[in-house]
Amino acid sequence: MNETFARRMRRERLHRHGDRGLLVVALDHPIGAGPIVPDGRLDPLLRAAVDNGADAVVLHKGALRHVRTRWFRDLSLIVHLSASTGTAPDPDAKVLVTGVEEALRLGADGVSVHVNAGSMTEARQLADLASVADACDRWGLPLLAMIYPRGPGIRDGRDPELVARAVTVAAEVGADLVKTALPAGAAQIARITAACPIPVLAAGGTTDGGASAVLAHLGTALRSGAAGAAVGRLIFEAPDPAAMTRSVAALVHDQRIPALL
Ligand SMILES: O=C(CO)COP(=O)(O)O
Ligand SMILES: N[C@@H](CC=O)C(=O)O
Repeated sequence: MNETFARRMRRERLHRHGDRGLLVVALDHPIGAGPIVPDGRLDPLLRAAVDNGADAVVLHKGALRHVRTRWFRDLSLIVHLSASTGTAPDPDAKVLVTGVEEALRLGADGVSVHVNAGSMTEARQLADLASVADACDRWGLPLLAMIYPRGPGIRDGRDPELVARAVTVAAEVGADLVKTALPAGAAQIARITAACPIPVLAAGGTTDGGASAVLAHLGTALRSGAAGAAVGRLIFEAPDPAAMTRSVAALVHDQRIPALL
């Protein structure tokens, strides 16, 4: 990849467990979905992440005022720059809620932006992603694009053709990493990851089908070229987030099948 020294150094530093897969614990859900922990305290989740093999965590700016700095001695911080609420007339319409310079002031090791490809406001979200990519170029900061096929005309958000197009957008705009909801089939995932010039992270997604199903999907994705996983609900909805983080880390870092499967 052609990139500046600073950007490469920071991108490599996101990995806290050598060159193996990247495990990102995503905790950017509260703006969209409301509180994700009953007492509003994210510190226990951050402790579970750092003690059990996570490389990085995704948080919104405001959350940083309420968590300890100590977790980030061994955990990279990705500040999420975009949001929408689940109660909006169009929950797919993500908007920027802060910027790259502010994320740097907050100590970010990288930033992320969410784009819903196929939504009513796709054009504006794409422009926002592109302007963030330009700012990341200026500052040498890694950019994780979260890009999903979602919108009124999208019947299946995991349709392999649509997912392949979505991750391509992220690469073309200049993101360093892309995270999406991958299809179920190993061959379909392998085609998507092979054609994408940047590392593709598998999203965890809903746990409605049970934690084992999500873990099995992540295992398939990692064996089919995914460079890591970005996982939220699977971990913070688990009865034991520490044990679940360990299971996902075993898959991501060592491709070990966890006992939970
Ligand atoms: O990266 C993510 C959200 O930004 C993944 O979260 P979920 O695992 O809950 O889908
Ligand atoms: N970026 C995610 C946030 C968590 O679910 C999304 O908007 O889907």
